[in-house]
Amino acid sequence: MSGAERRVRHADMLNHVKRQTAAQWARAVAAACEVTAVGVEREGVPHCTPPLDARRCLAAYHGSANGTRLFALDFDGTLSPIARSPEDAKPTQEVLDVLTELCKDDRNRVVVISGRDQATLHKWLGGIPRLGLSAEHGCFVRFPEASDWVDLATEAAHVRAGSVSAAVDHVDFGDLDAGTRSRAASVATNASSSIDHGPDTWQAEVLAVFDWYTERTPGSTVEAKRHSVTWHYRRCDPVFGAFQARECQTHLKSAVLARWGLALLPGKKNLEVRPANVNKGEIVARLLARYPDVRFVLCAGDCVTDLDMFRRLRATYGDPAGTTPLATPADANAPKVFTVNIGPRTKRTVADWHLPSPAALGDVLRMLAGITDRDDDDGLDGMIKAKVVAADRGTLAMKAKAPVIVGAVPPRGARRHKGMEE
Ligand SMILES: O=P(O)(O)OC[C@H]1O[C@H](O[C@H]2O[C@H](CO)[C@@H](O)[C@H](O)[C@H]2O)[C@H](O)[C@@H](O)[C@@H]1O
Repeated sequence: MSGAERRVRHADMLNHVKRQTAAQWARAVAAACEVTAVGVEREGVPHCTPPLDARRCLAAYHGSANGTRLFALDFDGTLSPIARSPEDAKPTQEVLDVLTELCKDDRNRVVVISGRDQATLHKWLGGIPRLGLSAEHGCFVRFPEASDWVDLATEAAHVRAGSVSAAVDHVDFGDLDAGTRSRAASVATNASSSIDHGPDTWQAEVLAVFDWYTERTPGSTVEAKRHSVTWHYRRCDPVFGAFQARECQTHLKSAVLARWGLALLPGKKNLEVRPANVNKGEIVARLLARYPDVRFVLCAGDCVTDLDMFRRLRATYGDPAGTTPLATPADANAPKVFTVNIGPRTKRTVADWHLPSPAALGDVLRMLAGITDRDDDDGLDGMIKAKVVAADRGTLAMKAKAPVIVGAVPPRGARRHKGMEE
């Protein structure tokens, strides 16, 4: 190579090295990561929810002692781990102790907002002074200061019947064809008969469908409550149980739900039916209205029905774009709100944070209640991180060991239903 060519090549390389700095390289890598992340998100791979910042939560809790601090806590899968049978999920003494301690502070309002019926909540948690309870996914509530239950499902049914009959009163039936006229009449009759005869009217129909599937799905059971009914398939063959649940959903959707104004909630290996016009979010709304001086909220849940609580909090306190975590509001005087999904960090949720298990939530509650030493909050972050890592390892290990069901041939079309949770 001639000296002239060597000089030209050297100048080119020098030029390249000078322009392609380490900073430039880092920017390119970051941009590439961003593109990949957006692509992954678009392809529907779940995003990650960060673990609850326990220290920030503790600071917000202590910084809000001049107002009310609200705890809205789901029960199954949140305060108590999911068990094989509903009756096995009784709260531990540790859970009872921490709830008792939190309730002792008169600046706190603690409410367990559950899908369970009143009797179970009363039996398991009713002994804790000043603990609020809400049963059957928002159908009933007993406020922390009260001793009586309010039946919100019946209240809501009256409102529905009133508006249906008012709407029907305004219809000029002469303008309607015979089919529409008879459908309008049947909606009006159903709306008022669900009040005259109570939930038994629609429950009989839902129970008939659930019983049909129970007889044909070994291991499944029905849990009848006052205003709602649950069909459980946790103890069934997993593939067949999920398949039957999907069939059952289709059946209920086409034959029963709309006629009575009911909602179907696919829960954790269960299907729940309750009136459509009550939900856990409405309970949160009532609590916020009842305690206008609320300065701190910790709301935790693990299931699709808990999303109504998170959504209600975001609708009340969130920024219009819905991007800022509720714990860091733009207005410094706004309440600090922590919405926490209990479950894996990759689970799609509208909560701002996650904790991997009811045990991790227990750690946080004990810290807030002062049962765990405040000086331990570094330790607490460490404990949470360790639980997050252990949960992630568990999930990976489960994925690696894909279940092999010996001899089981899934029925045609049997696959995991999208909206259904473990
Ligand atoms: O709102 P929650 O407090 O989360 O209650 C939701 C339902 O939880 C119960 O069922 C679930 O938990 C059981 C115990 O861990 C488990 O065996 C079952 O498979 C789960 O679906 C409860 O039985 C229902 O009444 C609640 O509505």
